[in-house]
Amino acid sequence: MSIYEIKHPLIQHKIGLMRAYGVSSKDFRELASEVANLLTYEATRELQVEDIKIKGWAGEPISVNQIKGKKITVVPILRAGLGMLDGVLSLVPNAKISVVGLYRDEETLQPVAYFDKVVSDIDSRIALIVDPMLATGGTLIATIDLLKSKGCKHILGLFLVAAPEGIEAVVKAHSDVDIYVAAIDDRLNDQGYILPGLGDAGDKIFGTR
Ligand SMILES: O=P(O)(O)OC[C@H]1O[C@H](OP(=O)(O)OP(=O)(O)O)[C@H](O)[C@@H]1O
Ligand SMILES: O=c1cc[nH]c(=O)[nH]1
Ligand SMILES: [Mg+2]
Repeated sequence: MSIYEIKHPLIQHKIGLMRAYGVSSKDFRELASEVANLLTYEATRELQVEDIKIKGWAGEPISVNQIKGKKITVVPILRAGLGMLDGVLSLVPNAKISVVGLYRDEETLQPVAYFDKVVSDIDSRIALIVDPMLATGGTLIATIDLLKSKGCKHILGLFLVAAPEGIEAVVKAHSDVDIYVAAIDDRLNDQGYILPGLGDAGDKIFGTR
């Protein structure tokens, strides 16, 4: 497993804007999508390409690169993961989407599963899990368990903010999954929120509470 904290100036700037007290849902949503887009650019760096021959603009045969190998399924974790979906799909528009619904019980902090609809050929695709927050890691571990139980062998995760405690838990449970994150923050508070963090990402994206 590798953890990539993407310290690009644009990403750091945008995450900084998202942390502000009173940030509007509109701004939070737009920024979540933009950072997701930049994380996707980084996470797809290792995709393989192959040479193919096409007829070029002058009518002569030329070689160009095309992505080869496994195709992608994007896996947004409901709800908050939906806020990253557009940003990912704008770079991989042909990806299929596998939706997983989990919420974190506010008392126990344990993930509660309530929905899943995963593409039928997930065993031959790269799964790109998207969720703004990786806090205790319980939600991500449950999602990876689910995807693996359906035959998925190649899994990456994209997150806006992660806590060290959550990363450690995921590394222990699933050492074969790569994580791309915009910011690894300091710690969790007593309610399981990441500090300094973003607050409740789902509530900010959907305007609830
Ligand atoms: O690492 P964990 O401790 O499991 O916490 C992270 C999860 O908590 C949040 O979802 P939430 O339960 O708030 O659901 P929501 O997206 O519907 O708001 C977040 O979007 C992650 O899915
Ligand atoms: O800080 C956190 C932790 C879990 N879920 C969130 O939305 N934010
Ligand atoms: Mg939430």
